[in-house]
Amino acid sequence: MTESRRKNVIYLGPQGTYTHQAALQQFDDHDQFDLIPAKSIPECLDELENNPCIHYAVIPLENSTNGQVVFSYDLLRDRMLKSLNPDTSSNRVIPPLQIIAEQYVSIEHCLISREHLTMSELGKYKIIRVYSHPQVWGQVNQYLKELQQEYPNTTFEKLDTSSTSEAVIKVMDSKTNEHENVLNLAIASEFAAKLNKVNVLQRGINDQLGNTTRFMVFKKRKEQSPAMKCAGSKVNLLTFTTKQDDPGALVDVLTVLKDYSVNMCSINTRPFNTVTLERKWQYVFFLEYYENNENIDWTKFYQQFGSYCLEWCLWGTFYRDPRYYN
Ligand SMILES: O=C(O)C(=O)Cc1ccccc1
Repeated sequence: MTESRRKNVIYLGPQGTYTHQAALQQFDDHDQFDLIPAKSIPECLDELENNPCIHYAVIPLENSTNGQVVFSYDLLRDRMLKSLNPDTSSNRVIPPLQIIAEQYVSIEHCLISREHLTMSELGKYKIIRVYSHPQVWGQVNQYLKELQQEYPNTTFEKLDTSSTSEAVIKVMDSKTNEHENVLNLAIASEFAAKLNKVNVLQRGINDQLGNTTRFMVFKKRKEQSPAMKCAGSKVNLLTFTTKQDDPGALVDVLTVLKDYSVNMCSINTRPFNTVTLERKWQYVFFLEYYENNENIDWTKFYQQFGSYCLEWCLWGTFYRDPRYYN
């Protein structure tokens, strides 16, 4: 493949993150795709939106144990509100980005140290700083509680990093301070530990084994979709706001799904609050539903659906990843 035909995929880096694994699952043809790490989730979508050299972005959306990755939900929320064009007569928002696929990655967290160390040695440290991505804390709550009970004379501190791989790098760069009795540890995947050649103290430390994270793949809306393995059900992800102070406004929107026999698979909300609106406590709804009923007149469906929304935005229609069912 010539250099110019190669495509660049940006993902939440550095290398070794769970998002990196999701990107590798989606873009497994190394002759066609270059994977580029970003420093944060917002940077992934900003770069895709503004940098002509970036063709796709992969970000985490939700976790089967502790739910929404709020940073990602809020990026979609803000883009729906930001791209609202007051000059258009339509209440449909068409953002410059589009979702084209989903990926599921099993999450198996490990406790990681820079040097070789065993669990029984943890008790000799006065302070143990544990670094990880904020999404991780809700997945290892019980584990960290038990660790604290096992080593009552050690204080465990949780410190946020922009990703799990960033936590590993933090631990690699920081010297264990024997003098002050401080030890730095990371929680990340075995993939991240191996890549950075650091020590895995303990594997499978999630409170719930079988934990999975769902990742979304974006492209620029104006670009063509890549050829993809397609099979099974199609899913839509749509965001909308309802009319305020209108009893039954949400019911009206959802009744359109019932009327058209559209099967909903998830509904979420995030608050929004813009300076131009005098009112706080407003919500954007995130709705997902299947598109397997061939008899539905989707044009009519969206006409009716949109008529009950204040604003709405269809982010994409994509195939359900088979890993969803595992
Ligand atoms: O930090 C990472 O490795 C990510 O990709 C984000 C994340 C964090 C925790 C679980 C799943 C994804």
